[in-house]
Amino acid sequence: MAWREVGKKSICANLTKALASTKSRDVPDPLSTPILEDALKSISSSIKHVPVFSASKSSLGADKCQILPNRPLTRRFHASPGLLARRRSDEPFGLKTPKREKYVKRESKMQPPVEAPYVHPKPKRTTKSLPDRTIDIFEGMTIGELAKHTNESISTLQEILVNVGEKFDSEFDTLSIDIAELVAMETGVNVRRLHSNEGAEIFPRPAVVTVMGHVDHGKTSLLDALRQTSVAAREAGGITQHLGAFVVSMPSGASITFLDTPGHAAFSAMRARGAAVTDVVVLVVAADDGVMPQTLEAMSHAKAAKVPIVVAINKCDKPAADPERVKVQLASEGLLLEEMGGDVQVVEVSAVNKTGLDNLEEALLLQADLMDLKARIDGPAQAYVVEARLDRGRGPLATAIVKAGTLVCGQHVVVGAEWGRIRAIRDMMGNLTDKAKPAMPVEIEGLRGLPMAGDDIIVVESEERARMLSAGRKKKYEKDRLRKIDEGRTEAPEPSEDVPERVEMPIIVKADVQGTVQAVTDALKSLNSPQVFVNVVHVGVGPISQSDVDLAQACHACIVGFNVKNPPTSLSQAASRASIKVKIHRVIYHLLEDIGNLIVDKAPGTFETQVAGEAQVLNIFELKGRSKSKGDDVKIAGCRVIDGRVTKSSTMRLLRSGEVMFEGSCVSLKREKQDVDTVGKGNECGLVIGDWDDFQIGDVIQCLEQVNRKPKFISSESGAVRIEC
Ligand SMILES: Nc1nc2c(ncn2[C@@H]2O[C@H](COP(=O)(O)OP(=O)(O)OP(=O)(O)O)[C@@H](O)[C@H]2O)c(=O)[nH]1
Repeated sequence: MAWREVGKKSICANLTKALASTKSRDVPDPLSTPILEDALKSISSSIKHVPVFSASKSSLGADKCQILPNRPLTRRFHASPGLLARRRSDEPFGLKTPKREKYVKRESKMQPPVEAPYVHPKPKRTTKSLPDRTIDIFEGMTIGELAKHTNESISTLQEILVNVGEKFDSEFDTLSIDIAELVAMETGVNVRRLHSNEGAEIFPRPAVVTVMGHVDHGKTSLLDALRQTSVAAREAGGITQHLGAFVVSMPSGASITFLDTPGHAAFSAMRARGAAVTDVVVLVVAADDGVMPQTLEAMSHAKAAKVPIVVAINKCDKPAADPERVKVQLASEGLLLEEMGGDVQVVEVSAVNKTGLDNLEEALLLQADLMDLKARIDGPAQAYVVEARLDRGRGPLATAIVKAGTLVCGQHVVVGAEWGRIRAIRDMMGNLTDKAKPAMPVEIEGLRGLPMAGDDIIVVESEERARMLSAGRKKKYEKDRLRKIDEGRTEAPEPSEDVPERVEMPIIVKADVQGTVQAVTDALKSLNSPQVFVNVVHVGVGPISQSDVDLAQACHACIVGFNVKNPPTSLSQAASRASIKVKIHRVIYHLLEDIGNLIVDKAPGTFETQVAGEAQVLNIFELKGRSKSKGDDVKIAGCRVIDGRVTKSSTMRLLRSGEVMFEGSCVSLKREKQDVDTVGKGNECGLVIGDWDDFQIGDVIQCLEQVNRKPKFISSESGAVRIEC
């Protein structure tokens, strides 16, 4: 039984605790009976109710044991040597009366068989408990409305409300949106906060533009050209690895906020989040390369987020450039280009020669105009985190884009599951400002913890409210996380003879910024395969620390550092002493390849029978009365190895006219009267196999070997990776 199963299923919290403390003392997993015994013994002095542990003498040490629902004890069970005996409150302790014998008999009938393996029950799902259900909440909704949305009774919500310190009079009482969220999360559902602009004045705002496209099609170069900087040259390995945001001001006075999203497949998740705050997507397609897999992926992201596209055909300076071909390709992928009667604008540019940039800006402004982008400026801000990082001196910093309202210095905010009071706001030039208006990318300081890219920022009325909401969200996220791990395990394919048991590969991920942590984690999870379960046990921003090494040691994890410094020598030595693999990379391809190879090594593989060699029977010899077992004559096949090699320890298969006549072990393999282990191609040998003596000239004897076929790490040109079993 795995200790986690005991922990999860534990009918008694004390038992879980006892097991947890035993676990830290290097407990084997699966648990053996003596370890469960120890845990039960250690709690026996402190509780009245203990789980009933069912094991028989015969099953001791066999690991297959069962914990039954707990029952009260007047006296605690006692352990006879090596065996836990069970007692119940109604059972006279220590009496060997007929009643007791009868009782024991009756009870033993009730018990499930001791050898029955422990089966983790699949979690029951009802519509009500569906964890992925999302409901809409809004300021001023009534308790009755919330009950309807959550499918819970008024009395259940009443209980939750009392727990969070809110008054309850009737189901017509209205709730603030924060309290509605807290209560809804307690019932297990996800929430979408609806904000009403009713009564608020709305004003035009700049467009937020995301640049997407296939790897190397020139996204960074294009943005560089637009802002006259040179990020491309600074990127490790030439790949953009995390989100950035900046504003380009046009000579007309208008401005566009650009999100610089990366192009590699590993960052799809970040890109998806980018699209969520984006008004327009610039789809960059290289004029010489044309439409590629990630061009299509970017189109899907934009479509899913209902964001219009402006196409930038880049690298038009190249001799091999063929913008017309690109247009035809895009049209055949369903993009309705303006010049073909649709509404998608296409601009031909060259990031290197800086040509066509004015047209691109004009196209973007026109698109923004068509969309009539407006936002409420007054009132509390709604914003999204584009990127988050930890600064030594300033603490957690979040790059954010305000969607509506105004973010003001000093406000209390909840950001994803974190909270804080905004201490400072900086614009993209690094200048301090006291407020941020819609479409303005800013960096905020003052959060207590590091949020995640894509998190929403909401303004709340007080520190107390911020703390409460943050705690509620953390609790909900943790529940969801554990449920997902649980589902991952239950959904793992059942081991069978052909498919080996799935092994686990625990990994700790550390990276420079939150967005990258998520991207690397998602990319690593894409390496999950039926043979190896990639379990990201811990993630964090910042350098690899002693506590990462300690955790890795405790759960036999390997540590992956992305864009972080090499750990100090003392830490590397500690990791290597504990046989912990530490992999530091700055380029995602290299990281995935490295971990992919580790996974391949760790995979149990599947055993396959392979023909290692073939020999043809040229002659048949008979040795009189030489068979040890039967005292009969022995038939020897005089053969020539015609392919590969024949090995004595292997299984032999005899084929006649292509039909299998016999399969068995090799009894003797001789070459020029000498016993040998192997005979190679072109050589002659004498073979005796199993009980077979009916050789015929022309028979073919195959030498069969069991080979362990490991999965393969596959990486496609687009950067997508997988493990193929
Ligand atoms: N000739 C030519 N080369 C270009 C142009 N734009 C980009 N390149 C080159 O194409 C290569 C890739 O450019 P990047 O800007 O890094 O491409 P990217 O799409 O941002 O790449 P990822 O971040 O890896 O997705 C670089 O060598 C650029 O110099 C262009 O307009 N003309």
